[in-house]
Formats: sequence, C-alpha cells, structure tokens
Amino acid sequence: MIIKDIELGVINIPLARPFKTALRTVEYVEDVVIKVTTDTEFSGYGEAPPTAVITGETKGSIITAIRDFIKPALVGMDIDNLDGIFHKLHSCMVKNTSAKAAVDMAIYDLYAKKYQTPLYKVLGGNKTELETDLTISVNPIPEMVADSLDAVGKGYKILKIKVGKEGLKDVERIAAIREAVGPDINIRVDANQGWNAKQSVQIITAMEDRGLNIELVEQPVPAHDLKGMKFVTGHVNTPILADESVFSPEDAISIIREGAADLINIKLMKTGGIYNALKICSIAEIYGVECMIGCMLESKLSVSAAAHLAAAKSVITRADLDGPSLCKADPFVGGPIYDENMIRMVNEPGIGIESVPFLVID
Ligand SMILES: C[C@H](N)C(=O)N[C@@H](CCC(=O)O)C(=O)O
Ligand SMILES: [Mg+2]
Repeated sequence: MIIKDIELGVINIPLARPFKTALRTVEYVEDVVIKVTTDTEFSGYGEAPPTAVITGETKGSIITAIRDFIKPALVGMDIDNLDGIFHKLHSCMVKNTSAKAAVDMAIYDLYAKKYQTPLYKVLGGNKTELETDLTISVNPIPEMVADSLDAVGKGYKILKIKVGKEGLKDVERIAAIREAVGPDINIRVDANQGWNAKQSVQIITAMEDRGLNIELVEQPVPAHDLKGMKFVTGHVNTPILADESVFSPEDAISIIREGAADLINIKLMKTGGIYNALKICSIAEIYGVECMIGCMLESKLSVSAAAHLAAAKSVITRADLDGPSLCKADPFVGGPIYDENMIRMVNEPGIGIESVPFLVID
C-alpha cells in the first residue's frame, strides 16, 4: 500500500459554549483535516487544531508544514514501512507537532485498516471503554457552579475546572463547586500556566487546608519553568500533572528525572502523534509514572485517535477527551461512541471514522 497524496481541508464546528482558559477564549473548532490516499481503495484521516498559544501553530502553518514539507517527504512510501515513515515525518522539519500528529494518525489509521483491525487492537490494547472528564471553563463563580451541576446532571463524575486568572480567588471557585457537587465528584484543576511557583503553593495549600479534595492540579506554572514546577511538586500533597511542559519523550524524561511533576498529560498535538506518544508511555512505565491522555479543542476525528491510544495503554489511567462533547455538532460517521462521560470503542478497522466532510484547499 503506497502513499499517493495528502489532501488538505478545514472543518468548522461551533462549540456548545465558549471555551475559556487562562490562555485563551475560543468559540469554534476550526481545524485542519487531512486525507492520506494510497494506491488502494483505503484512505487514512487526520486532524490538527491550530493552538498557537500552546504549540505555536496556526491554521496557515499547519497547512504549509503538511503541504510543503511532510507530503513531499512521505509520498511514495509503503505503509508497512512504519518505522521509515515516522523517521521521515519527524526529521523533515522540527516542531510543528500538530501538523505531524494529523499525518501520524492518518498513517496509523491506514495501517490498521490494511489489517482490517481497530487501531487500539493493533496497538496491543483491550480496554473497550474509557471514562472522560468534562472541562468547566473559567467564568464568574455562579456560572461555573451552574456548569458543574449541569455536567453532573448529564452523568459526568469527573470535572476538570479551569482556573489561573485570578490568583487566590481560585480557592473560592473550587470551594463553591465542591460544595455544589458534593464529595463524590472527582475534581481536577487546570491552571494553564496561570500562577507562579510561590502563588501555586499558597493556592494549592489553601485548597488542601479547606479539605476540597482535589485529584490533581494541571500545569500550575509557565511551561518553561521546570524549577518552579519542581518547587510546587515538592511543597504540596496534591499531585501535580505536567501538561504544556511536556511535548517530547525527552521532555518526559527531564520532568520525571527532575521530580518536577507527579503525572504527565500526553496529547497527540504536543507529541507529534501516536509514534512519540508511545515512547512517552514506555518512559512513564519504566519510571512508574501514570499518564493522562488529553486533547486540545479537537473534534471526534483526532480525539478518537487519542482514545485508541488510551484504550491500548494501561499506563494511561486518566482521560480528558471531552473535545467532541464540547462541540455543538458531530459531522463524522463512525468511530468510537461518545456517550457523555463514557467513550466506547467499536470494532471498525482503523480509527473507525468512515467519512470526513471538509473543504478542500488547493
Ligand atoms: C479540551 C481539553 N479538556 C483541555 O482543556 N485541553 C487543554 C487546553 C486546550 C486548548 O486551549 O485548546 C488543556 O490545557 O488541557
Ligand atoms: Mg491542561
């Protein structure tokens, strides 16, 4: 099965509610989607969100990276030569991890389709369902309480609460949500780099002293501040999860060796796809560190690639795969079933997405 072409397009899906973090506010999923065609009837699909504030990529940069660098490197290669394909993918240019992720997942999609097997089984997995959290955007406290209660009413048992914009006031945010949802709901907190190290210790300690029972705090300090993250991890009891600080397998080794975080959030858009994400899984297994699988503002296509990875790896013990649930519509046919907090894997070959409606870019 020989790679013939990589077709590019864009999907535009409105979000059910504006998505607000310490880094940005977004109202649409407006992602690049690709179709890798071959000399057979099989095609593979991939998706890349332009998350400029995290990966540095824009819609334009993703399109250019794929069209001008990745496609010329991969056209003509045999899908069975996975190792060769991924070496070329990662050596044809540096960074541009979301562009690479879209192509990586389309290649895995094709490989699994060739062998008529669901991707998670090709990756060696046997989990048939995953439980995801739902993200609550950072807003005035009464709105966040209402959104949290709404999520719990829909069956979510894990909430990921966005904070990081108002310092110590975040303790009041979490206290109000904890009081409203009760003790049985799992609360994760994501500051998206919004605090400094000392502030983080003060805020997290205050949450601990008030008995708010937080499962973990995600990326409290700026991505580059490993020293600060290590300070926080060493001075609080709540587990610290590294997100924006870990893109590559090398980053994972540094964070773990430094003791800078307790947990790692793997996102295909940071690793450049499944190939490097598998390396992070192996590193985490060796060091006995658990991982979360996360997503950016992505639709069902790329989130499903991440779901396949999570279904394959026991070291991935937590899922933040709520992208499809945040979207107002699902334009795709096939793939895993997103039933609020539960993601159920299905037996279709590859990622499972049968068709991708997109606008073709010349
Ligand atoms: C969507 C997901 N739950 C999430 O919060 N992802 C990111 C932020 C993604 C973005 O800004 O697109 C995270 O920080 O974990
Ligand atoms: Mg995060």
